[in-house]
Amino acid sequence: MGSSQQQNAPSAIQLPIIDISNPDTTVGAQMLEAAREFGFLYIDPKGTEFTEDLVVRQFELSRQLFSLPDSDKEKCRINRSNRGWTGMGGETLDPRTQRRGDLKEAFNMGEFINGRPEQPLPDLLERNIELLLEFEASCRKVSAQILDLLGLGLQIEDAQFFSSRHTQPSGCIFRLLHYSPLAQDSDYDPGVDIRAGAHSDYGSVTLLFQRPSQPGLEIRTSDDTWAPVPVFPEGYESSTTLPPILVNIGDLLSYWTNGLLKSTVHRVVFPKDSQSAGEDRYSIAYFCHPADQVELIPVPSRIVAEHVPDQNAEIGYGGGTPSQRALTAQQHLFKRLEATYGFRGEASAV
Ligand SMILES: O=C(O)CCC(=O)C(=O)O
Ligand SMILES: [Fe+2]
Repeated sequence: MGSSQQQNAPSAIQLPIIDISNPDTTVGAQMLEAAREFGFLYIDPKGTEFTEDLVVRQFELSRQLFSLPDSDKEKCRINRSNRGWTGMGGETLDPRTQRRGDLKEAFNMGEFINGRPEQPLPDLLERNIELLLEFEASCRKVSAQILDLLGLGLQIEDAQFFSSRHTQPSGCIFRLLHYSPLAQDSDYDPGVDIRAGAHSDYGSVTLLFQRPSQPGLEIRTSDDTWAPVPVFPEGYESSTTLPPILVNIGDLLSYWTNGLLKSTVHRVVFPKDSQSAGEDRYSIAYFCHPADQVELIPVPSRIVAEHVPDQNAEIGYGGGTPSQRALTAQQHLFKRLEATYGFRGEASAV
């Protein structure tokens, strides 16, 4: 790793880096601690199926996809099931404060059934379905390992309490993202406009893959300031140039634990210097969701039962955050999608 990657801005947050290759109670306790304190942590890819080669190939495919003319991507425009392509400015993650949409485009794939997502795909993705499947399956596996470690940390008697409730159908989304460069003559103002507005994620856990020289993610800290999250955390040692996987807790795990686990608000900003603001940012997110009909009642854990929720704290942030808790995973997702895209809250065929 080059030294520039280690020189983080002074306000960058230090999040734990967790190795999940030996998933014992100590690692479970570390995972719980990070999820309670920050709602964010890094996973060392060496304990996972994510090799540098796999991640690089997936990012290259993503780059090729977003290089296609919009008219090609348009054919797979996002549908009411939250699958497909959304163009630049098509999504507004923080409708209360943003004056215009996020300067990003994204391609969402729903859960894979019999080796593929159930939705129309551009030919480029059809031709690379094996790669997509490998990446998605690895995301699913890591997410289940994280959920089991959180269960271990919470001392839930059924060690697979969370992961066994992550069956299909669900709102899981494997998402490719592209943030375009800010052209000199753009009428976007990096002081006001944003690459991805402030929000919390809607599901249980999110995995985020980033590229070495494309920072931008910030999290809202407990003292109400924005802290950059470096792509490479300080002290991260690796024999490859593969960044660690950034993991965050979503609203549903926060509901499930009565607010004990934090669904932390985050956003993506333009780099401060104009030169890097003129560069693309690519990221890949895997939003893991429990089965649609899972009820979001607090899990059977002594630690959760003993937690006294802060009466003023609301779970989740961004469009569609309900004033009252949602009953099921699916109800929560519909509310949030309705607010960010203006979808009506109903399931529909792909
Ligand atoms: O692209 C990123 O770095 C973060 C994206 C994100 O937070 C989201 O899509 O929920
Ligand atoms: Fe997010």
